[in-house]
Amino acid sequence: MLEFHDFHKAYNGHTILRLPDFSIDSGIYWLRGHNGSGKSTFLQSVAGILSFEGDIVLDKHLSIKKHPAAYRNKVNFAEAEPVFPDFLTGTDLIRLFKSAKQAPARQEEPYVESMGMSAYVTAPISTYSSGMLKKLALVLAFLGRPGCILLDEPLTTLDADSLPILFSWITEQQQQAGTTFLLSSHQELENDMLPNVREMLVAGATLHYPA
Ligand SMILES: Nc1ncnc2c1ncn2[C@@H]1O[C@H](COP(=O)(O)OP(=O)(O)OP(=O)(O)O)[C@@H](O)[C@H]1O
Repeated sequence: MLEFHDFHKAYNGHTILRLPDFSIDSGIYWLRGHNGSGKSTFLQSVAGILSFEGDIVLDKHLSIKKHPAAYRNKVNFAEAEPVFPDFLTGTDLIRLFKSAKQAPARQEEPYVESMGMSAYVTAPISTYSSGMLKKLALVLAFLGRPGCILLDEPLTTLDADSLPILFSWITEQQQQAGTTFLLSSHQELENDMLPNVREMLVAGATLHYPA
């Protein structure tokens, strides 16, 4: 569960999002909104990458402002267009993230295998296509024991065969660990691909649950 208290994000004095008192129950949320409505700004704020006024509290006890390290340990984020040092390999980054997130041993293996990454994950990132890079960013977002996973435009550059695999990861993680997912996308979601997903609209500088 995520709670927002007097949340306000502005750029150069221009309000992008204002959430005086808002909460998101555990579940899977599909964030929709026009270009420039504030979806990425919202996700980056929740991830702790952008500064903002107010507070965000995860699972009733972890405040991003009062417990920044513990909060970030529980909130994982995959950016829309991931950028990683290109001299590192996927395996290097997985090792780094596992260490930072205190991930269980071999946690990445089913993800790497199911997404067909085994043949290239040991190669330098400079050799990856955009879809291969996207898959790596998604694997990294599942490492550790996250209470919340934020995926900005997770579907872009993924091939059609990879979508059901990603959706099965999301469904299993939500059911087994109760992890909350916030996904942003321009694409229409076919309901049967991701059961129990709820839509959320970013519009008018705030969030809405559609009626
Ligand atoms: N670093 C920045 N400085 C100033 N304004 C910014 C900055 N980043 C984003 N904005 C503005 O904030 C608003 C929200 O941008 P944001 O990227 O969050 O939208 P979005 O909903 O993710 O858009 P898209 O669907 O096009 O990816 C836009 O008006 C944008 O111009």
